This record gives sequence, structure tokens and C-alpha cells, in this order.
Amino acid sequence: MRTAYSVETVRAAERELMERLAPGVLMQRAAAGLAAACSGLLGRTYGSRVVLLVGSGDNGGDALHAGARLARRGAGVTAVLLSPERVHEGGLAALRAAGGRVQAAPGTVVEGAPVPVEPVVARADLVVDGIVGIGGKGGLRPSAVELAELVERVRAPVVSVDLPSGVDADTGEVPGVAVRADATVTFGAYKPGLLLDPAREYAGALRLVDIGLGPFLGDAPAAEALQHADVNELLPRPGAESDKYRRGVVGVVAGSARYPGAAVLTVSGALRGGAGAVRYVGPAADAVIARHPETLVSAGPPSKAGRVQAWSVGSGLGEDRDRLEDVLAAPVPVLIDADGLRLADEQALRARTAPTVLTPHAGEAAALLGWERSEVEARRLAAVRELARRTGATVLLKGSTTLVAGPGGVRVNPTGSGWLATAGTGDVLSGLIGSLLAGGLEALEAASVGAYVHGMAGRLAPRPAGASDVADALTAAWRDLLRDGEPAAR
Ligand SMILES: NC(=O)C1=CN([C@@H]2O[C@H](COP(=O)(O)OP(=O)(O)OC[C@H]3O[C@@H](n4cnc5c(N)ncnc54)[C@H](O)[C@@H]3O)[C@@H](O)[C@H]2O)[C@@H](O)CC1
Ligand SMILES: [K+]
Repeated sequence: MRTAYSVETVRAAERELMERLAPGVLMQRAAAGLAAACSGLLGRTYGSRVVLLVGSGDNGGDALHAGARLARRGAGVTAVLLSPERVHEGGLAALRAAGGRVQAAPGTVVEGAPVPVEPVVARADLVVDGIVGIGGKGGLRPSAVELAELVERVRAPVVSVDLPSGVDADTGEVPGVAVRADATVTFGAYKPGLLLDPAREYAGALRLVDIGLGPFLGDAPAAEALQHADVNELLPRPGAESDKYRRGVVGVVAGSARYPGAAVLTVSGALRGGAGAVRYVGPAADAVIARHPETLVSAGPPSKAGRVQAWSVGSGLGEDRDRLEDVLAAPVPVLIDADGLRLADEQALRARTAPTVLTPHAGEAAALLGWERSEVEARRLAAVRELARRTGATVLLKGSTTLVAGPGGVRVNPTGSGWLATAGTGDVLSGLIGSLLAGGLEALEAASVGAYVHGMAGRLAPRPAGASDVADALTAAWRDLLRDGEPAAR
């Protein structure tokens, strides 16, 4: 699990830890990890040219101390200071003592005549972005923007210190110009912005340096991203005593005379979610049976359809409010997607006692919240949290980085793929998550495991993929995920 903590939590943990350490130790730990990562990217440190972009706070201090370490190993290190009158003194002294050069950012003078910075940056083998870290507020200031823009033109790899300068550490919002890094070396804990769009794209490959904060971070992470091993552990595995009811029966209420395909796709996702049986209730039974003969089908109200341990309702439902309301009255977990999100009323959602999962895309979330769609897209974390708060449900907000928020926390899905942005893949996802709910996973786990497996299927499906290909590729995704954890065949 990649676990991200808010700036406030990280700051508090740093204070606690610093009280127990000699002065400067924490920054040295950070700088050592940063220097090691830089050496790794350079391949050969001796004789390489490293440029440090140094802001006025401790983020710049990290860069200077790491630069001093690289200079001692034979790198030619130049620090470009954003504001020479405000710079981390200890870091600057360390760099000078190690033989590093110091230069001023455009428009300022450090010592002697001003030297143009651009050619120095252009010749670098590695650029280290220490302009601003978790102390950054709002978009970069104009002088910092100028420095960040220099980075846009360099061909050398760029390493951001703690965070790409210009992104919001807590929300992942990018209010203006920000540094686009090839790698980000972050200290103590991931920050939510490193996992969230749009900032995630600026961060490149992530590396976490342990500086000893762990014991002081508490147990309230701001966001978590599942990794392969977590999903492997959570996926249901039938045991020797399993029967279809123990594995779970998932009910699907989806599709209509107009959209029979939505029923087929939702069922195809549900069949690949590990449940013991899929029960379809609605007007597209013939289409469903033609494609998936193993489905149990019935007409009439869902509440009369026989045993169901979780429902997936809404994809292609049209205006069938009666079936939706019947499902919402059931005392079992319910996933609501697409038309179901449009038809469900907030009162009915809040009245539910069993878990509810909502799976809107940005447009549907905007309609539910009464926000502009563009606002949801720019503030995805705020949007998903607010919707979860208002509805009391677990909310999965679809996107290139799908987010899940609910009473159990916030999850960020790391397996997203642009190939999933095609008609019908949401139907597959709604069936898949319904199936995981029927199998007994809690709402947050079912939604985030579903998003993870679905994302993997999007990557494994033949390209360009249609939703049916993605549904088919779910099998391969499961195989990859279970490989390490399946007991050996006897
Ligand atoms: N506090 C600690 O114990 C540790 C901190 N570390 C580093 O310290 C960083 C935090 O240091 P600081 O609190 O000094 O904060 P930063 O260095 O992140 O930023 C603060 C500085 O940036 C300026 N600034 C703020 N907003 C700006 C903007 N929008 N545009 C341009 N400049 C802006 C401020 O005037 C201030 O001088 C972390 O990100 C990390 O890199 C690490 O050394 C690990 C230990
Ligand atoms: K930075």
C-alpha cells in the first residue's frame, strides 16, 4: 500500500521526530536519500554536471546538501539560487565546502557579475528541483515560475525534491506553472498530491526515502493507493467448502429494451468478480442469456428474484425508477451506476442501512453535487470526499486516476489506463464491483479492488479495446494477480 499523509500530519510528525534527534540530522537523512537517487539516475556521478534549482526554504536546503554529497563524489555542481538573500545557510556552506558553484537565478546577483543561467541548465546532466516543497502556498511566484520554465526546455532528467514545485501537496491541484519531473524523491511519507491527478503526472517515478517518520504519522492517512500485493490478499479465493451462496450471488439490474448491451456488459463484469452466481433481473434477459448462458434470469421486481447478496444497478437502466427503488430497499450492499445515479434520490440513499457504492464519472458527479464539471475535474479529491459526505455512500469517481472515498478512507487507483475511456467499460466495472461486494468485501475494498483489476484488464486487453475485450481481459488480470498467492496445485 502506498500511504499518503497530509502536510499537517507530516509536519507534526517531523516536529516530534526532530525533538529526538540532533539538529540537522533529519535533513541529512533526506539529502542522503536524494543524493543516492540522483547518482542512480546519473549512472556515473564523477564528472557529471548537476544543476540545483534552490528556493528559499528547507526544500532548497535538501537540494544543497544533496548537491554537496554529489560534489564530494566528483560531480560538478552548480546551485541556482532563487533568492540569494534567503537561502538555507547550512546547505549553502556545505555545497561551497565541497567545491560547488553558486549562481543567481535570472534577475538576481549572487557575487560578481551576473552569469546567464540558461546555458548552465542546458548543459546539465541532471537538474534537481528544490524550488519549493510542502511549504509552497498557491501557484508559484513569478520569479519561481521563471526558474521552473527553464526546466521545460532541458533534455536532462529532472528530479523533484519532495514534490514537483508548483503542485499542491494535499490536493494534487496544479494552479499554474509547475515542474515536470522524471522522478520525485519524497521524504518520510507520500503526500496525497503525488498520487492524485493532475499533480501525479508531474511527479514521474516516485521514490520514498525513509527518514524515520513512521512511528509519528498516526493512523489517519489522507489517501492510500493499493499495490499488487494488497489486491492479491483481498481477492476472494474459493475454499474447499465453497458453494455458490458462500461465494456470493450478485444481482444485476441493468439494461433496457433500448440498451440491452449494458445488461450484457454488466453481467460480463459480474461473472469475472468471483461471485458464485449472477442473477439478472430486467428486460434484456434474452440478450444476457445468449452471451452468458450461466446467468440466472428473472423478470418482475428484484425483491422477488430469489437470494442475492449484493446488487449492481443502473447501467443502461433508462427510466426504470421502480426497479431501482426496489433494489435500494434491499438490506444488502448496492452499487449504483449511470442512469441509477440520475434517478436515485438523496433521501433514499441516506435511508439505506447496508453499504452503498456510487460510481459516477465527472459529469455525473457534477450533476449530483450541483458543481460545474470543470470544477470536479480540477478538484477531484474535494469532489469525491464531498459526495461521500453528502450521501453517506462510498463513492468511486472515475477518471484516469480513479478515486474512491467513503467512511473507510480515500483510495487512489494506480492502474488507470486511457484505453478504458471507451463506451461500456463502466458497465463492466459496475458488475465487477457488485460481484466483489457479493463475495463479502467491504465497500471501500470492493470499489478499490474492482478499479485496480479493471485497470489492469484495460492494460492487458488487445488494442484498441472495446468494453467486451476489457471484460474478457479481466480473466488475465486475475491470473496475474493471483499468481503469487495461489496455493500450489496438488
Ligand atoms: N521539516 C523537516 O524536518 C524536513 C523538511 N524537509 C524538507 O523541507 C521542505 C519543507 O521546507 P519549508 O517548510 O522550508 O518549505 P519549502 O522549502 O517547501 O518552501 C518554503 C519556502 O518557499 C517559499 N514559497 C512559498 N510558497 C511559494 C510559492 N508559491 N512560490 C515560490 N516560493 C514559495 C517560502 O517563502 C519559503 O521560503 C520539505 O518539502 C522537504 O523538502 C526535509 O529536509 C526532511 C525534513
Ligand atoms: K521541489
